[in-house]
Amino acid sequence: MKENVQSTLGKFKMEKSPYMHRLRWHSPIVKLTFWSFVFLGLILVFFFRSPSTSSPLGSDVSRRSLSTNSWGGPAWEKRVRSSAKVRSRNGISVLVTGAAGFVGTHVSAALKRRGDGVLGLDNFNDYYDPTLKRARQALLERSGVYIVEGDINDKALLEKLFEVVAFTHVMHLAAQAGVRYAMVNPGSYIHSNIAGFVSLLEVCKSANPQPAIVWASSSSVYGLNTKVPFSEKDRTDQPASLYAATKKAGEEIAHTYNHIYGLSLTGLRFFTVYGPWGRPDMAYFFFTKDILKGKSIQIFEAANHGTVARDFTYIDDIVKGCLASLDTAEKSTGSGGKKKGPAQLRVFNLGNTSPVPVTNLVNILERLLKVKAKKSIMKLPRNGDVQFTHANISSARRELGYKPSTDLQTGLKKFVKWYLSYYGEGKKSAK
Ligand SMILES: O=C(O)[C@H]1O[C@H](OP(=O)(O)OP(=O)(O)OC[C@H]2O[C@@H](n3ccc(=O)[nH]c3=O)[C@H](O)[C@@H]2O)[C@H](O)[C@@H](O)[C@H]1O
Repeated sequence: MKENVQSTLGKFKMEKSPYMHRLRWHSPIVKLTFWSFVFLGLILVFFFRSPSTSSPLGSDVSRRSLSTNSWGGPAWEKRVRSSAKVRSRNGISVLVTGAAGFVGTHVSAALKRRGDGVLGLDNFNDYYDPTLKRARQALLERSGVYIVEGDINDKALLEKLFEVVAFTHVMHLAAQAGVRYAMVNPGSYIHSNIAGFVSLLEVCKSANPQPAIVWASSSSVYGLNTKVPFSEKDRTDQPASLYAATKKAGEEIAHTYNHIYGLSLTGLRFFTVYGPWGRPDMAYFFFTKDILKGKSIQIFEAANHGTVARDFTYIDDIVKGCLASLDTAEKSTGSGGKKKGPAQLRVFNLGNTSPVPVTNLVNILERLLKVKAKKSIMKLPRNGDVQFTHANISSARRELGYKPSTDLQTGLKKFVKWYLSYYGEGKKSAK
């Protein structure tokens, strides 16, 4: 066989076409054909090497995504259906994006506990330690929640999910979080918080029936606003970080999709959410890690020794706010990409209403950990941080029955207990 191939090639090489003499390089036809092939080749190379997300930031983002993106097939569809199956009377069927994230895990577990159908979606990127995300995934798996591995920018995947399940609701929590990281990787904020959100809304608007959407905005949209406590009616046109700007953009985008397509949209402005299974990039989390390791921590202070404070909000209170938002969300009014009438559009602050100085947060941690922190005081860096946050929650209280009930001391006690059991003696160490 090998011989045959070789001899054929040899034979072909040896043979000369009768036209060979006439078709020389300097002939215009040969030149034209040659350059046409080169041009076509370049187009093909460009086409196949472009990331499918067609984002100018695609390569950076795909480096961070550890997703295998394998989906589809009868067994996969069966798993998706089973996870999204409603098991209680009047239950809802929810697609939770960012389900392996901190808030996403807690919300998914709570929905599943009360018999709702829940399907997770997460790209498992490495913004922070993905093993923590995998541990959350394992936790959800045990309660019957399946997390599909994929990106919200993958429109084909989203369409497939809506083809397999007629979701009544979407809890959209997938996002690039963190205020300070926006100066390190600005592109990831555009990719997830803007392009990803639009990709999701595009699919939701065409879905039949259209789902109602509840999504995570942020307290950071208040930016340089100095009027306290922050009310939903206050100005939000002075973001202090790109993160805040992308969340603010999300609120405007939500308005557009509500206006044009009749999508029911509720944005939740979360105020510094903390608790067990939290995010390692947040101060309360890495302060705990560093205090235990005997490493120095930096505490920010504003000009003239001004106090920096946050309206820290415990995860269980946030979960209640999320579920109440889903339960009070009205149906979207459009179908097949066409608006049929006005639809609900809401924004709520979900905070704790009692700001605590960061120095107090550290004092509480010292007491709970029984270790004295090595502290250095630093001027609040000009990298997106604001001096304080304070939520006015009267609107959420009135419309959602939202009533936060966990103070920082109580919430941190639960966090530290979890932290020590998760990272404690002989177990994994926080990265
Ligand atoms: O409400 C939100 O919408 C946002 O909340 C969270 O942002 P922040 O409120 O900034 O939380 P976080 O970083 O934990 O800093 C806490 C405090 O510690 C101070 N801080 C921070 C770091 C440090 O080294 N020293 C320090 O004093 C710092 O100045 C601050 O006062 C989410 O991360 C964000 O994704 C978004 O959801």
